[in-house]
Amino acid sequence: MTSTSEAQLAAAQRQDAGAERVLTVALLGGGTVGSQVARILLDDAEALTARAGARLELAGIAVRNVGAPRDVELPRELYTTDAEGLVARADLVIELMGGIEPARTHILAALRHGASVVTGNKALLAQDGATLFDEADANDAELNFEAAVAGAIPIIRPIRESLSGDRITRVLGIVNGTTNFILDSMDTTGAQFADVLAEAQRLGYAEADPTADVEGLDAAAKAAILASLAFHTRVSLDDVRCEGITKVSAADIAAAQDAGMTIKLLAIAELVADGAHGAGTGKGEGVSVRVHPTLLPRTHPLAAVHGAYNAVFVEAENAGSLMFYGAGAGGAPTASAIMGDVVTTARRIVAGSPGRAGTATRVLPIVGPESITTSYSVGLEVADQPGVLSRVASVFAQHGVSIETMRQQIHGTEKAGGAGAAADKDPAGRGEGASRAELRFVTHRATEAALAATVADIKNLDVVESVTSVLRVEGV
Ligand SMILES: NC(=O)C1=CN([C@@H]2O[C@H](COP(=O)(O)OP(=O)(O)OC[C@H]3O[C@@H](n4cnc5c(N)ncnc54)[C@H](O)[C@@H]3O)[C@@H](O)[C@H]2O)C=CC1
Ligand SMILES: N[C@@H](CC=O)C(=O)O
Ligand code: NA
Repeated sequence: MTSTSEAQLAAAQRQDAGAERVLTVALLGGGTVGSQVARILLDDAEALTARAGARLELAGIAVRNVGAPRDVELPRELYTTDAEGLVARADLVIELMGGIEPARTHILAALRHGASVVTGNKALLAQDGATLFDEADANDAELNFEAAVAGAIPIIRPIRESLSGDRITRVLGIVNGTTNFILDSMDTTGAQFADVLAEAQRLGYAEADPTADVEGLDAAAKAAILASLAFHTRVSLDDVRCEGITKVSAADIAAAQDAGMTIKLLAIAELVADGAHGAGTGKGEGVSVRVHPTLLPRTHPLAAVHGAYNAVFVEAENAGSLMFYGAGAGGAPTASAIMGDVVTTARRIVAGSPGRAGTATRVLPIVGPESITTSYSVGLEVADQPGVLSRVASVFAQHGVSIETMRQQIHGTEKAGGAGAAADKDPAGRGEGASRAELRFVTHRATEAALAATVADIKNLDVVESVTSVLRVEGV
């Protein structure tokens, strides 16, 4: 039997041994996030050593151009273009280059020689996560990626660990800071899309190619990662139905405001019934993952998420609804998530007990839009003449799409009504000389196919000049 003093001595010796241990850290990328990670590693070295149980020695920062001007002042001798050499001598690699290659090759090389990896690279994880997780597990190495989804917000670890004993049924959120910043500025200041995008780039929120942000691909990559973890399956970027914000116009935002709503880019991942068995039976379940601009009532909690902030709702069978909120992008906030992973990973290296990287335990089918119903908002420019409303309304009826509300605007005069008003009334209140009216319908839940068929037939009506927008609606 070991005496207390012997146990204390052994513990003190273990602590001493840990304190002396040095982990060589390779940082790949010294841009918006990488430079902040390097700053923290150097400035907080003592505190990090105490928390990690080992000294984290930054061996170098791999960049494209060693001489490029930088916002954060760091010792010049740390910079190198030899990423491969840096990886070869590292115990822990922090990948913040972004993109698929050469990031993928460097991560695999690190894992193959038993080094652990921390990354914020959602594009790579959503495209080829399975290969990386398998390699990590095969080599008893760690692969952590908290920064990859919703920046500083702890969301990966809560889903992977805290909720691993529950059954998550839905994840819904704002997971792209750039597009939220753009939509929010358009909503609050009436700013133009291009000006706001330039500001988001200047503030370090946007991806190197901001197309990934505005076309919804960055949010789609994050949605794929969240769905994979939440439902213990494998979802890749190709499985996500994705629509960005480039078609959202100032008129859409103004119309949303008039209706007491706002437009947000939402990522939605849910377990749904696939075929004969319902979700909840464990059989016949599928996964639907989608990203699209969405109309939300201004009273909805996600409507209050401003600027580059993100928020994620998780619905779980036993926990109920949980909401995670915080900074979704930017150098320092994202570096916080990276450093959390670095300390956790270092502790596990010191303890010699790496966790499992892959969490997929089953293969769930991806469910197509035919199984999903949503409410829609449909905007039309029509000729302002008797009978137009009833002709449009009858097309909705033909396709079984029920109208919840209708609003019309004629020369600045607005009238609102319920489904009955839409179906039964002519566009009363026409101003003298008015020749066109704008109609906005909100439907009850309908399938995408029914809605698409409705819109196609509406477009063919001779009284319809154009369909100005089709947006999904949540929270009504
Ligand atoms: N900026 C943000 O708010 C967030 C970024 N991320 C992710 O973090 C990663 C890094 O993002 P940022 O720091 O914003 O990017 P960045 O474009 O500011 O920096 C990239 C860095 O990697 C280096 N690099 C790129 N390709 C290289 C190559 N082939 N060889 C050597 N060096 C190379 C560049 O020289 C630069 O130092 C990306 O995966 C991004 O998606 C994740 C969450 C938030
Ligand atoms: N470009 C991304 C950065 C964080 O992931 C965003 O805008 O959210
Ligand atoms: Na995060």
